Amino acid sequence: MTSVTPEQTATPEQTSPEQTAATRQSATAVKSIAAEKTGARTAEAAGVITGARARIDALDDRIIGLIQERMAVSAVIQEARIASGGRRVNLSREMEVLGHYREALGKPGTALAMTLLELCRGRV
Ligand SMILES: O=C(O)C(=O)C[C@]1(C(=O)O)C=C[C@@H](O)C=C1
Repeated sequence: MTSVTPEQTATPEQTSPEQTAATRQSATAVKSIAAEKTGARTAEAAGVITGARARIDALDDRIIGLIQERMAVSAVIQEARIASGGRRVNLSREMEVLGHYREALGKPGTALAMTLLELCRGRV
């Protein structure tokens, strides 16, 4: 268990002016580091940004996991096709995939799908 020293439990009246100044200085330092890291101009905005960035990091981990799963499934298809005497690439299917992403995400969706296909089957 963490022990609490008498200094840590001091009321504002018991806190020395030096301690108060040091506390203010360190609070200012924490805020300026947060502002530097997030680009925010207020502590409140820095808090929102830090929390939302943690969610983005978690989402990115899931997206990367899904991409890796997609690559594995794609490899199963390509291996089956090649083993049967066919080609690695099936352009008509790739057009369907590109169209799917474009419908959902617009023009950048096409670029994203092209990157995914490149990851899944390498460059044509
Ligand atoms: O669906 C297929 O036939 C696949 O081989 C999968 C996939 C894909 O990753 O979506 C990969 C290569 C093909 O050129 C087309 C699509």
